[in-house]
Amino acid sequence: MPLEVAYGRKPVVTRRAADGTSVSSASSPKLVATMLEQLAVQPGQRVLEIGAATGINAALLAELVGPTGTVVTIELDDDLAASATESLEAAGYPQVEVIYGDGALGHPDHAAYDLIIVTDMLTGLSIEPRRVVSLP
Ligand SMILES: C[S@@+](CC[C@H](N)C(=O)[O-])C[C@H]1O[C@@H](n2cnc3c(N)ncnc32)[C@H](O)[C@@H]1O
Repeated sequence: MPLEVAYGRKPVVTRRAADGTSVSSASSPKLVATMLEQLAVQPGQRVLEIGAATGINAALLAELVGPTGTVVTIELDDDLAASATESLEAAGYPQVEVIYGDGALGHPDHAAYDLIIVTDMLTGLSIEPRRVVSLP
């Protein structure tokens, strides 16, 4: 993909359903930056992301938590989970744990988390958050 598209102003749709509906995308860089700013990640923290998609946000999270932190990312689509794993390894982030599954259930095996970021619309989250930040 051309870099000007990947780093442009719009989300990049990476997967469509048979009827053409978008089912996965890389969020726009501005949205990603805003979400990460609001999340205020600190080095050493344990972060759970729900919605791995391309894996780019998980890679940014890995940079922010640094070598003493942990990033776990969950993806509902098995093909996308596999490609996120490959991309993260190829980009030098093999430490990011990509889980294929429903993020609404969380991932207790790696709990507890300092922060949880949800990058898609999600209802019925089974985790009880202490503080919720949502974008307008
Ligand atoms: C906007 S994309 C996320 C962008 C992603 N963070 C990135 O860096 O490319 C939303 C993703 O969330 C996934 N998703 C939706 N519901 C989910 C759920 N309940 N559990 C896990 N992943 C989910 C979708 O399959 C889709 O790939």
